[in-house]
Amino acid sequence: MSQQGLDEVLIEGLEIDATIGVYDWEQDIQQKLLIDLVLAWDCQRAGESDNIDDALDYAAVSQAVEKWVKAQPRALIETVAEGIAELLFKDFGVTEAQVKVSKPGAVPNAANVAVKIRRTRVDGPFG
Ligand SMILES: Nc1nc2c(c(=O)[nH]1)N=C([C@H](O)[C@@H](O)CO)CN2
Repeated sequence: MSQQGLDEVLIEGLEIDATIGVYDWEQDIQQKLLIDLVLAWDCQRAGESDNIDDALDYAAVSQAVEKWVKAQPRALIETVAEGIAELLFKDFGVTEAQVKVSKPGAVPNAANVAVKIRRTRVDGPFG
């Protein structure tokens, strides 16, 4: 995914129960979301130093994503995907992210439904 040919950190199948949906009844229940992330990150420094401070800490990212998703009810899984990308750019210094949000229980006859977005951080005038 990385356009600069850098490495990637992956988080796959992060399961989060959330208030999510466009219908009123969906705002009264919790539904399962599955989050898959592909995050551009140069892993070489961490691979050489063996120091977590040089790594993109997938545990910290997972925790932050779960906290953000659970923080408030939302209608669309698109909103969840965009918000996660923003969080990764703002709080973790990620510059490119692929975010897939699945809602596996949403359509009875479908194994899964999902959106997948790819975003690149656009820095402001002061970086
Ligand atoms: N593109 C989307 N389509 C739909 C969404 C969504 O979040 N994105 N959500 C719904 C309902 O909430 C559905 O999951 C209830 O079964 C319908 N379509």
